[in-house]
Amino acid sequence: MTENGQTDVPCVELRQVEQRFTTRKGGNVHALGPLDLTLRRGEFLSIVGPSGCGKSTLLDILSGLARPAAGQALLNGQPIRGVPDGVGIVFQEDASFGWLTVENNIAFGLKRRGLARDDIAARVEHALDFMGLRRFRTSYPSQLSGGMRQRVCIARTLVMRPSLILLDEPFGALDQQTRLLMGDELLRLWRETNATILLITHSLDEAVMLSDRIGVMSARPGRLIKLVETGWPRERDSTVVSSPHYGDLLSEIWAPLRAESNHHMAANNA
Ligand SMILES: Nc1ncnc2c1ncn2[C@@H]1O[C@H](COP(=O)(O)OP(=O)(O)OP(=O)(O)O)[C@@H](O)[C@H]1O
Repeated sequence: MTENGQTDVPCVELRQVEQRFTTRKGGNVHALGPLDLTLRRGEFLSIVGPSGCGKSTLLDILSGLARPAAGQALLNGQPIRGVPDGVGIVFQEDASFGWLTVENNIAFGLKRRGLARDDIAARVEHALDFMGLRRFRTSYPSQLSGGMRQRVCIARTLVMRPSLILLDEPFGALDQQTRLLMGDELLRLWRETNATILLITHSLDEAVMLSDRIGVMSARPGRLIKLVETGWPRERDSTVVSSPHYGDLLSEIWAPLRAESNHHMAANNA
């Protein structure tokens, strides 16, 4: 294991992965790839890219919700088929269950998995503490702020003890201040669980602040055009935004992204 907790063991390997869709009118959309990417076990990797470049499509493949049209997607050396065990997903939209209390939201997946009652109770208690939700355990999502609801969704994923966490714009609907604080929470969670994290985000700040590495995607069909190593230590938080290195990293990912976004806009206007 390296100083910052990463290993060289691949967790996810994408080899020449491509995705295509057929539209209702019978057209063909080349949404993704060919894309190669290796996610190391224990690392925090973010993906940024122009709108519509295939980020969510990529996540669907990783989470087993879709099979690639070409290439190979491997998790721990095995092809991804169906939603794999040990993978947790957090989406942008509020996915809390409105008819369940906070504690029952958190326990939902554990009950479905048929865990023993004591085990469920212990995991829920830990998650309530860990995510600062104890006071709200009997509240319903409608009684909580957007940030708190997203905490519930993260807690619900966390209790399943995933070794790979996929996050699709999890803080997209939150204000900037809450995003920064949730970023700190996410870093703490990552450190304490030793999970591997893949974060899809539109926010360059979020990507730079949180990640070990940042992948920049091209306009559709999304390919990986740049991988940037941030060099942050494992013990870090949102205060890295005031590091002199921070601006350099932002520029490093913005330059290729700007070119790709311009390319995307020009193609749309043609
Ligand atoms: N089921 C589908 N049928 C046809 N086209 C699709 C389908 N799903 C996605 N697409 C198209 O594939 C491309 C990639 O979509 P995707 O949602 O993965 O992009 P994205 O990078 O996540 O977008 P955004 O940044 O706007 O969230 C888009 O052009 C989209 O319209």
